[in-house]
Amino acid sequence: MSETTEAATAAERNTSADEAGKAVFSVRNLWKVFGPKAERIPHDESVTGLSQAELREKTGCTAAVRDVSFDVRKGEVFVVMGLSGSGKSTLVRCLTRLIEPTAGTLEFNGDDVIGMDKDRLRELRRHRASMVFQNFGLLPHRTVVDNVAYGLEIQGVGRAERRARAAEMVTKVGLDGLGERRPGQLSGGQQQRVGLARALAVDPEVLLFDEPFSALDPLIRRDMQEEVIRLHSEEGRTMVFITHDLNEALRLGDRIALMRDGQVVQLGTPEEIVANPADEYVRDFVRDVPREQVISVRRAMRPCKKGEADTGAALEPDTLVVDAVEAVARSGEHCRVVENGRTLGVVDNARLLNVVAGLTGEEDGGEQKAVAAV
Ligand SMILES: Nc1ncnc2c1ncn2[C@@H]1O[C@H](COP(=O)(O)OP(=O)(O)OP(=O)(O)O)[C@@H](O)[C@H]1O
Repeated sequence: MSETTEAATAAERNTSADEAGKAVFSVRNLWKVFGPKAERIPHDESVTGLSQAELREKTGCTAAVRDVSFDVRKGEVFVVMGLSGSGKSTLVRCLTRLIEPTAGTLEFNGDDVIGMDKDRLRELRRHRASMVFQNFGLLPHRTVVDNVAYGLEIQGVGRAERRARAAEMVTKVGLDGLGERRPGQLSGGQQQRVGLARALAVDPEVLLFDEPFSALDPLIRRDMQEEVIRLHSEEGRTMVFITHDLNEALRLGDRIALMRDGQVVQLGTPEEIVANPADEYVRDFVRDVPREQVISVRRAMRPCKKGEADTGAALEPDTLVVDAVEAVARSGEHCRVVENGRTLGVVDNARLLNVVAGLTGEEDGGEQKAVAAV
């Protein structure tokens, strides 16, 4: 099978038309409370509304995850973002019960995870939803190929097959020619790629990343982010990615769950979060984001005035404002936002500048009101 066909098949397997958008993980009213008599906290209304500090003072408990509900959809990169201590790691570890949830329901492809026995849980973690940790835990005395093959070895895959699959993954993450080296003979970024190849080799339906790149210097980090984006677009594999870095979240995420004190304060696409922060906290968080690099013309456009629907260059609705600025500047007039041959609206200089400035014009381009990030 050619490489392209293979990639297409993998993408189809992971996100065929009717599968895309289906929930892989379904999380409802999930709690993880640490401390004495933790299990009573989620059901005790006299304490569920308390702040973390008050809860700790009154009960000695920390609610690391508080009443969280969301779906991770098939084929998406779902980013869990928040400051240190907001509950990201606890939440993601709860998904495969590496940490035992205190209350709530949890399903993986419709299977009740809370009800799984040890064997089914092991199967879930090894084959269906594997975790890639920050410290990839490479085995120093094994070669790169044997490190990559390790997960397959645990699964009982025979030597010849696992080495062949491992070699394929080594190529896939761009480490051709380095397969016989030991981890100590690789740079930090290359070691991360080995960890990534090992996770991919077992071909899990979902990859869970716990801040895998936070120890890397910025250039290598960027490189690895691009690697994840490339692998994701080639394979369409579902990914859950923890980060405390907003830029990383915006770059990687199809959707972002923004956490604070154990709660998800906003869940949405990067564009939704930047354009429409749910509260002051989120607004503060996204204050410095260059809006033109996140917001699309679909959001920036205004209705056509007379005669405009037939003139001006056509842009796709997902075109970012930063790219539309160039198109408008070049033509010196408005551009149309066109979807399937239909003009949805137009963007012009004023409209695009509003986005950059964090302003939104009213329908007719008249009155303006401040939103977000100003
Ligand atoms: N085993 C534990 N016992 C008690 N409290 C814990 C335990 N594990 C985590 N916590 C608390 O739960 C809260 C959430 O921690 P968690 O590690 O999930 O946050 P995080 O957002 O992943 O942080 P970081 O970015 O620093 O890794 C914190 O207040 C933390 O102190």
